[in-house]
Amino acid sequence: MKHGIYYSYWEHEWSAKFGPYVEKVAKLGFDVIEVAAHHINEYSDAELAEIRRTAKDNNIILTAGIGPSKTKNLSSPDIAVRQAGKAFFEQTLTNVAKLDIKTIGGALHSYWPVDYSKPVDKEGDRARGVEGIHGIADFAGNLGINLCIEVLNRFENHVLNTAAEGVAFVKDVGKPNVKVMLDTFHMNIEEDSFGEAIRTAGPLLGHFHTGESNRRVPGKGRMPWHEIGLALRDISYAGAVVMEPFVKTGGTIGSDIRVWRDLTDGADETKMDEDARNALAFSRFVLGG
Ligand SMILES: O=C(CO)[C@@H](O)[C@H](O)[C@H](O)CO
Ligand SMILES: [Mn+2]
Repeated sequence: MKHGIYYSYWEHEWSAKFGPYVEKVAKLGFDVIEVAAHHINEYSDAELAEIRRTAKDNNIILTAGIGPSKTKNLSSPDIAVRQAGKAFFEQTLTNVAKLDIKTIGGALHSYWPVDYSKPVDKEGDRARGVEGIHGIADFAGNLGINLCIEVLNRFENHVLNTAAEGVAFVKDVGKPNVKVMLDTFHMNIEEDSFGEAIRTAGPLLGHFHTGESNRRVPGKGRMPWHEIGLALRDISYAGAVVMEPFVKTGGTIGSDIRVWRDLTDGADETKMDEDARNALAFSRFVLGG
């Protein structure tokens, strides 16, 4: 098991450059940095090559996260949007591969966060989502990339809210590089049992996000970490465990994630770093790896 952190912990915009964070997370002792793929198509080849080299020099593995926008929604009822989504993913995956990234996770099958002011068609969106992911799976597979479909809570997405729904979706897609992704923050809202949900995903679990119920770093709240660690060991999970703390207000990240108060008690960057380092030690102890 490898341990990582999403660099957006320190940022306010998904568009923030992730290059400078590779060395920082290495110094903090992480194995993995997760980067936002939303704006990767704006990076030059030279920039991507430099980031890849820095990661290699620092023994850091990169993973990618993405919440596709409404205009790139693979499950949209509008065929032009689905086509734009496919083209966007092909370009994004091509660039993601330039960083030697093997895992991309998020609401790849849909869009995020969902606009609930419009009526919801769960069945139709799910069916188009299965088709959309099926349609990009081989493209990703040829680049050596796993597509990890994130199960989200009801307030952020309607298509997949539980591990069981995630597994059924991934089985319907039926491609070896399409996996389920779970996140303790969402599981805390939707699952009856953390352990059962992880066991339900079993060998199909491809990526795992961690965070407390208020998205503080692991170890600062009341998540049943022992139960989660036991279940991950039970299924012999060997993928990445990436903490995804969102604790600062402001910017598009603060508003998409609905962070309306400072969850750091005014921490400066040094204190934020120390919290991440302590959360890593806690995660290695309680989850393994
Ligand atoms: O858990 C979440 C959102 O609540 C994230 O994983 C998100 O979908 C993606 O990472 C955005 O970049
Ligand atoms: Mn997540």
